[in-house]
Amino acid sequence: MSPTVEIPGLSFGATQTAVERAIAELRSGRPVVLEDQGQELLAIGVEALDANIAQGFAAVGQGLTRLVLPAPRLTRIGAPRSSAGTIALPDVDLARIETLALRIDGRIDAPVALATTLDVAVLHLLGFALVLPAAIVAPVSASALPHLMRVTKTEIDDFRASQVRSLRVVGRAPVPLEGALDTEFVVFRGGEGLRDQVAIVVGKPDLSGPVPVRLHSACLTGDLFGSLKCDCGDQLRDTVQRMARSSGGILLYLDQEGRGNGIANKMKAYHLQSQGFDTYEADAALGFDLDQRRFDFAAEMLRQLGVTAVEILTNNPQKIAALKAAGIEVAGDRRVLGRPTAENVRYLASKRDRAGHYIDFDALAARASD
Ligand SMILES: Nc1nc2c(ncn2[C@@H]2O[C@H](COP(=O)(O)OP(=O)(O)OP(=O)(O)O)[C@@H](O)[C@H]2O)c(=O)[nH]1
Ligand SMILES: [Zn+2]
Repeated sequence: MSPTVEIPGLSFGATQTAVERAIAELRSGRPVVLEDQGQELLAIGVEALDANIAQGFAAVGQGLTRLVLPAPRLTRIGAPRSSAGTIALPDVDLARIETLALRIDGRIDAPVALATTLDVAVLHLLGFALVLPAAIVAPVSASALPHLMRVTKTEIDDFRASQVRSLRVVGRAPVPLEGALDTEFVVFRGGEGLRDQVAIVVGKPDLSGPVPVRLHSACLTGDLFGSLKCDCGDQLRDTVQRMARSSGGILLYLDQEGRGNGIANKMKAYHLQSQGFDTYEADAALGFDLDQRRFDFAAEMLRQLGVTAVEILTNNPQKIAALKAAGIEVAGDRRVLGRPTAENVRYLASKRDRAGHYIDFDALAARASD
């Protein structure tokens, strides 16, 4: 191999590129190798496993292949845990993996050990890749499988920490909206998973005082198709129109479909909801915590737009706390009422009861009869 030459302008951070490529590999259903202090771990998302790959893991793992599951999934299948755990899987038995990782009536049938820090890093990578957080891992010897994408635990940790810093504006233009003619879309690249995040600046808000702001997580079903299962579409359009009618404001449209789980996992959760689970029980059965989202990069978007203080429009106390923690002054908070439907009332009640959202059903009922 020729020696590595650092060329100014072309020597990109190895951290960023390795992690981004590892994410792409996992999304494509291929395994990656994680490294930490001389240890190497071959890893793949459970959903990508087929008989061929299982055979490969059995050969390489030599009896040491394991399944890594997050705490909510372990709890669901009968082994209550507060952190991720791992189960020995020497035979890489596909039917057993399906039962433990995917089946809703799965039950634990073997001891659960504490996941290693490298195991946890695998779950973080799967989270970035928006695939189900369940992994098959096997120790590999140094320099085995040289054709696979390799990434270190430090690179993954740095990637998680650097997401806020990498944010920049990549495009902006006026987009007149129904009920809000003077509106500009400002697209940022970066933040969560390096996806595109959009700030919708309605009117000309006065940036010298608290600016009306909403952080709105994407909801394809509700925002675009008017799904009756949630209140997102109403909240979105009502907020923009309220801002347009008053002194303007900024809505951040965040690429965080399914509370950060991705649309595929949200549909898996909806499938479980159709069988009687509530919104949080369904996510937990799949292995997700209450909420995957982070909002620190949203604070950075606001800063780059010149906002230092906000009046936030939300029912979600975590959004308020996250903005404050990220150094934005929250001068006030106002509620955003959607419309109650027979299909979303349980969802709204769960958000109030399980996640402490400020949802006033009397106000909603009054609104419904407007
Ligand atoms: N995982 C999961 N996500 C859902 C479900 N229903 C809606 N979502 C997602 O939940 C998120 C709702 O985001 P927001 O509208 O910002 O709502 P919020 O966190 O309730 O906060 P406020 O609306 O500001 O009070 C969106 O990303 C939706 O896609 C569900 O049943 N499961
Ligand atoms: Zn929704």
